[in-house]
Amino acid sequence: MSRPILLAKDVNLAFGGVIAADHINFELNEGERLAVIGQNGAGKTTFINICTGYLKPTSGQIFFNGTDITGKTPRSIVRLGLGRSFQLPQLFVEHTVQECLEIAAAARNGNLSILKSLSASVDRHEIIETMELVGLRDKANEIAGALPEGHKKLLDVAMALMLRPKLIIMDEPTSGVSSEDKHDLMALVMQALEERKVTSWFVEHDVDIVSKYATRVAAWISGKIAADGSPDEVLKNLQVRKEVLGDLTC
Ligand SMILES: Nc1ncnc2c1ncn2[C@@H]1O[C@H](COP(=O)(O)OP(=O)(O)OP(=O)(O)O)[C@@H](O)[C@H]1O
Repeated sequence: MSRPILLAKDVNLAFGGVIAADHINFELNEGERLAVIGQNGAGKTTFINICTGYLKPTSGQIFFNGTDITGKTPRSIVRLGLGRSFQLPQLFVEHTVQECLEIAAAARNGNLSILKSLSASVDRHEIIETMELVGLRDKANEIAGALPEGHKKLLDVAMALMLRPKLIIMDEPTSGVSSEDKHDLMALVMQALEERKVTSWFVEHDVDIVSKYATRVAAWISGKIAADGSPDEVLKNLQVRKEVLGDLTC
């Protein structure tokens, strides 16, 4: 039986006169793969920032796994098991793929110290297994900053996985990746998340990706959730077709 892993209760946030989160009530259940769609500026990233502690809502509450996380720091929210990957991957660009994962593992274990050798303080099996999971095993010794965009995205997700999250929120995991490579990237990411039993939520503009990989879709319009349901239902919704997907025939 699924239960809410994330719950938002009447969440609001304005930047001056811009209402970026407008009375958002939202529930995400364990095991769901949610795609969030919406035009630029609709408030998708703002809501992610609120849920992950990067922004504090003006009012309202966020619960993760039953714990009120409203206003908690990003670091403490990650420690509770809510991971995140970014539109622009946040990597240790001068380090190798393997070292990036070692740093993430050491940070999780509280072992990040200049006095300790990184590779000595982390579980080597876990690092190798995670690189294999996202298809980066043969890139272990490559410098993160020099990887192609798709591999950077995979590494960002792999680093989030090292923190052993229960939920991972991915802000545009396929942005900057060619349309030919997007499907391979999402297939790898989704398979990895499934294997680790991680609930997921991703922001995506490509309708084919949304239809193929999401079990549920939420459409954001002007800081509000305008439609929420199965991919088929939401992608056929007239307001979504007109205002989110730019379908001029509606
Ligand atoms: N730090 C900020 N200061 C002022 N205004 C902001 C800030 N962050 C976001 N906004 C505004 O809030 C609104 C929602 O922005 P947000 O980035 O959440 O949209 P989005 O749906 O994620 O867009 P995109 O698809 O372009 O990333 C926009 O009008 C944006 O300009």
